[in-house]
Amino acid sequence: MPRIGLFGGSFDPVHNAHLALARVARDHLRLDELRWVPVGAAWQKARQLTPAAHRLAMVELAIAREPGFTASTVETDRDGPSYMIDTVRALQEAQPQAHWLLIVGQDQYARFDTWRDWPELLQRVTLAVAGRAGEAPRPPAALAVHDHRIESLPLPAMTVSSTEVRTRVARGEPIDTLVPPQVARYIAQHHLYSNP
Ligand SMILES: Nc1ncnc2c1ncn2[C@@H]1O[C@H](COP(=O)(O)OP(=O)(O)OP(=O)(O)O)[C@@H](O)[C@H]1O
Ligand SMILES: O=C(O)c1ccc[n+]([C@@H]2O[C@H](COP(=O)([O-])O)[C@@H](O)[C@H]2O)c1
Repeated sequence: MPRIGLFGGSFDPVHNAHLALARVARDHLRLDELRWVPVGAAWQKARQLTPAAHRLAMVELAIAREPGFTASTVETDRDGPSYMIDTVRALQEAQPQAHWLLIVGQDQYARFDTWRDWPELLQRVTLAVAGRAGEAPRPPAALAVHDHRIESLPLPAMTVSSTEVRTRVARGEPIDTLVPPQVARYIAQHHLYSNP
């Protein structure tokens, strides 16, 4: 039974903590494939995201040489708000024999009970959560009473965020310690994030 990890995000842009998290997940969970899923429309985010084609292109550049990593357009090809439950239902229908693991950072785990149809999602996937270094992930109260499978990912604390990358670019500051070089080049070539 193939073990497939799903890693959803805005990836606006993809950064080094995303890559570190994905590598830890692939290795720790012994995944056959880790599928990156850039969000189409992030319904819980107020800001307008960069067009999907750019976010996807940056993910593809970042993962090009990484064994087992793939990028999916399942959400960017779909109209309307991106609900992970729709993605998981569709993928499981296409590959019912696989074991699916959903990778999230602690911030998303803490608000998991705001996700669309989250109890069904818990039944369909194993959650893999990157807690803070040395600390078990803390579930929101609603999840604590639901039986669910969870794996804890040993990711050392990393403070980088896409917000920080966008802010630094807008200020004309270097981002080479925050994103892979090929992503930094793409951002410069396409004049992304020059206005915050
Ligand atoms: N520094 C980090 N450490 C651990 N997990 C992270 C980190 N940054 C992002 N993640 C996780 O990666 C996934 C995708 O995150 P996302 O694309 O929203 O990046 P972000 O840096 O949080 O973006 P933004 O700053 O625009 O909100 C989420 O599950 C999030 O929890
Ligand atoms: O399915 C939902 O209702 C839902 C609500 C909030 C976030 N998510 C997913 O969580 C992932 C990370 O989201 P974000 O906003 O931190 O980039 C991304 O794949 C989103 O689609 C999903």
